[in-house]
Amino acid sequence: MSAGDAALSVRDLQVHRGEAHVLEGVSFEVRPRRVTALLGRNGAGKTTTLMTILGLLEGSGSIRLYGEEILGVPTHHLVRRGIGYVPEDREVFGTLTVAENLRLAARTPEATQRLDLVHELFPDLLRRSAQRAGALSGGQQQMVAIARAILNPNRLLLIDEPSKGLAPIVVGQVVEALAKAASATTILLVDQNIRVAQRLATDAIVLDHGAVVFTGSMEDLAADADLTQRYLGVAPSSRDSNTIGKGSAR
Ligand SMILES: Nc1ncnc2c1ncn2[C@@H]1O[C@H](COP(=O)(O)OP(=O)(O)OP(=O)(O)O)[C@@H](O)[C@H]1O
Repeated sequence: MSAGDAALSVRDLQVHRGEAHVLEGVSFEVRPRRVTALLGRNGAGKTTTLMTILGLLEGSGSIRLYGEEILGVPTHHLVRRGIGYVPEDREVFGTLTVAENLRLAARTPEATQRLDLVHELFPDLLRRSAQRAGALSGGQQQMVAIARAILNPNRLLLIDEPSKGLAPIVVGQVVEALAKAASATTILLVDQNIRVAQRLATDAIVLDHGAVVFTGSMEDLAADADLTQRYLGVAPSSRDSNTIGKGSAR
């Protein structure tokens, strides 16, 4: 795939945070209509990468959205250009109903028309329209957050740790919701849970200490026990350990 065909093309991205040189020349591509997993141990630079794509951190290099340079473009412009974001902490409005949460997220008249699509994908949310979002379970709140993001016709959705802090049974529901979202858009997914990544992603990028150490298919990554052990601290097929290790690879 040439860089021009990519939904997102990141080239030689360098980011400093305080004294630290956090991203040291990160390059990767996200293919359209795919789920790409961005993996790596704690502190590898995943959130920094997402924040820089979103225009929340400064960096040098290049970030192209469907061929257009977006590095340095203010966040509110990026949102208008079709980048959606589901943050780690979900950020639903707890005192508002599910329906109100969705209505507030709609940026354009087109988004209002997409409510039907959202309700088709998430019938549970239609049933819970009148309930206060704050009274929903963590998994249901995550569904509201995902539904809000796909309500707008985003060209790229960045999703940060959607399974974090959720019980295994709820993670299953969130994976289902994300699979539905994936049918409607292109996704770059950060998750500490490699099983979640394996169930959703076709492509994978692994970061270690601010540098890319693997890009390729999720299948190839999962089959490489040495790589997953070295950079993720986990064997993907192991039954008792499915969360990326908290230690450092070095
Ligand atoms: N505000 C900050 N100021 C300085 N350094 C920071 C700041 N935030 C993060 N860092 C450093 O940047 C590096 C990358 O952090 P980042 O949060 O991007 O990693 P991550 O892969 O998302 O890990 P996690 O899974 O823990 O969120 C870490 O070494 C971290 O200590």
